[in-house]
Amino acid sequence: MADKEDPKNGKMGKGKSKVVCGYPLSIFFIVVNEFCERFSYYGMRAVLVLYFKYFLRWDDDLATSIYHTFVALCYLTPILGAIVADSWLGKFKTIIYLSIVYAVGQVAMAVSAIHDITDSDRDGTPDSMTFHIVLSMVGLFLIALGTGGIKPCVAAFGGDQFGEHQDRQRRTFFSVFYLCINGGSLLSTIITPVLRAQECGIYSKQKCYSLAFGVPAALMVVALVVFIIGSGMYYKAEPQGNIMLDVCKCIGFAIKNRYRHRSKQYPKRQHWMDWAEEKYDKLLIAQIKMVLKVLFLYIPLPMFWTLFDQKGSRWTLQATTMDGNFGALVIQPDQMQTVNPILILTLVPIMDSLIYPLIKKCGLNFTPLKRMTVGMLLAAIAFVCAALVQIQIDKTLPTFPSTSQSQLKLLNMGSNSVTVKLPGNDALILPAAQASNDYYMFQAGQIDISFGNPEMTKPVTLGSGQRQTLLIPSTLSDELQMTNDLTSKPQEGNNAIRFVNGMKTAVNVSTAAADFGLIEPFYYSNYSQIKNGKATFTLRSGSQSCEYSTNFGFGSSYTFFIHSTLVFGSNCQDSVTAVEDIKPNSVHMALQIPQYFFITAGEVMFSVTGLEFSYSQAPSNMKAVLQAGWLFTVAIGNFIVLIVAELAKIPKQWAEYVLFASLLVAVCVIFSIMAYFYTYIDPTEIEAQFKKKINEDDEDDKSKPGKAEVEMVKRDSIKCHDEYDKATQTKM
Ligand SMILES: N[C@@H](Cc1ccccc1)C(=O)N[C@@H](Cc1ccccc1)C(=O)O
Repeated sequence: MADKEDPKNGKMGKGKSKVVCGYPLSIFFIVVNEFCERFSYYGMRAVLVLYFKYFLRWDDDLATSIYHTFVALCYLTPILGAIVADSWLGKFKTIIYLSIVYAVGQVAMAVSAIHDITDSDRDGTPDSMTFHIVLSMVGLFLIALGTGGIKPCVAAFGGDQFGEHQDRQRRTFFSVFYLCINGGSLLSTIITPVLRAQECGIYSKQKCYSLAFGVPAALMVVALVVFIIGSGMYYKAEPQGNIMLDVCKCIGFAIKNRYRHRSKQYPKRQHWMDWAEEKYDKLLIAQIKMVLKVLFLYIPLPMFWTLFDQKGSRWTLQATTMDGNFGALVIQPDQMQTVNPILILTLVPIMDSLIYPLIKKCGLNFTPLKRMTVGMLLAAIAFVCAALVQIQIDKTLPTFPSTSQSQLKLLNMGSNSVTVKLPGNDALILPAAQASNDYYMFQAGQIDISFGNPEMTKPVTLGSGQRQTLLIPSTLSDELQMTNDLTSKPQEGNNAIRFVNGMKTAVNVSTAAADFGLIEPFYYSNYSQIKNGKATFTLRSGSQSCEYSTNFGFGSSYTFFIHSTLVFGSNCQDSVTAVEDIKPNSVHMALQIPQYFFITAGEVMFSVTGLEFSYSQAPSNMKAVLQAGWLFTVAIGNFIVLIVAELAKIPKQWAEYVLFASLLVAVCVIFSIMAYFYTYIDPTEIEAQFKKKINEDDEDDKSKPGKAEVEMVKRDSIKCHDEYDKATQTKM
């Protein structure tokens, strides 16, 4: 293995790769592979829930739980991939085989989304949904196995390409690796939703999920091909037997042996793992100590991911209650997530070329563990920002009735004004075709309402916890109609729209996005969800029609009242009154940018550093295992989100954000104490010293057969500890 620059062939690092600007060329294939793989993964994920909902026709609950199960599985399978790589196939072969599994999974997803396959009656809907469900579940399982399995291997394999004296280049590699992840994910999260929106099909045209899954599948094949092209240049570390089994047996033996020798008559050993010395190789024991030390340090880390992963859920929900109009650009709530990869692409180079060198120039030793601690604090600040934004949003939200209350709005459907008296309120004059400005609050139950001249009184029952609109007919002696209105903001930043027909004839109302159906005279339609922007409604009665256009923001609810005076064939713009039931969102989505900035700055300091730290502190035969340990912290973090959200049940969202921020600060304090006592190691140096010693011992054994073994074990043990200690000098 050539480890230093070879002047004859200009090679540096461990592989057979040429060196470009001090970096092995093989790295190029690895980062391109990562770019394509992450494009494939995030692209497929971006449309997955919609596929479940609109193609497989699952309800929201099933769609989201299968989605989260899939994501959790993707972070659990790295353990499998790492064990296979470090114990059996080696990283190179594991990446190749699991990438094939992954690509097959992506192709299965693309095929499962072709509706024509089972659409024998050609009506545009699959006839055998079971076929599509089974194929897509098999596809998702293979993808989870593939993406999770290769994840710890690719990062560690990249790290392997660098020689002992290329620490700086290896650190830069992990930054570039992270940039590629985010470049790929950014592009795909923008592109695949556009592909999905296309219409495609053989017999009938439908939303093109097969294309939205097909392009990620193609990118995964490209990732595999690129990786294979680089094959001749890689340094491929050989797996060293079933290392995980050896590790487990060795730990088991140490515990048993310690227990057997628990009495005071046996001298103490420096480390509990030293109780395995009677049976196991000292090198293996030293390697296990290295891994255990790092894994112990990982214990508090899931809390970071608990906060980090909420930007995809809670923060997106927060964005649905905000205004995404950026002038020429209108941002949908879920698109706000792309701020993260965009910021990564700018912050990683800034940190690496400006901030870190500047900190170094100031004489500060900004070690990896210090960076990770600062990263955690930044994530906590991000959540404080999220809480402040939430407080602003809460101020603009309507007050909905509690379970014992009821709210009532009045809408005069007649062409004359009407005087209405509500209990506890002054008489109100409602002009023709107008609604009261706001809802009146009552205790739920029955109230008497008086209106008209001569005055007539009618009893009205108000449902508990409900918002209702009383439709006052043009002929006051006619029956009163009550509608049930929304008692929460419409979902996903959409606008909830309905029509009330004040005409004597039935009217059909539709837009490109929704059909309100035929609305009977003096009656109302159901709510339909309309996206922000301009919407044009076509009002039709028999062969006659007219159009009504209006602009929508985000998260509003309107009742459109069609006047009795409307004349079809003419402009109906003035014959429809828009009654605002829920105001559009008014807090701008730009206010989320600070929280995205802090969480992303935290991610750069925590995640990029952690990736490199996990590599540099792992013994040579357990690099992938420690990467998998790192990814396992992500999986645990995801579970904590579910547990805390379920247990805490905090009614105020801003308070939940503050709780998460405080928990992270507390965990951060614990982590910094643990980090203070952590001593950085150079695994390569330790391993080299052990190997040298084992060779020397072999020589000794040959010359002095039959010497007192126990004495030697003791002596070796002390010597090895000294060597281990020498190589572990740097503190946090
Ligand atoms: N910043 C994320 C990528 C991302 C892209 C689009 C929306 C949100 C996030 C990133 O770099 N992810 C890395 C590292 C990671 C982070 C969290 C959990 C596991 C791994 C990745 O490898 O995907």
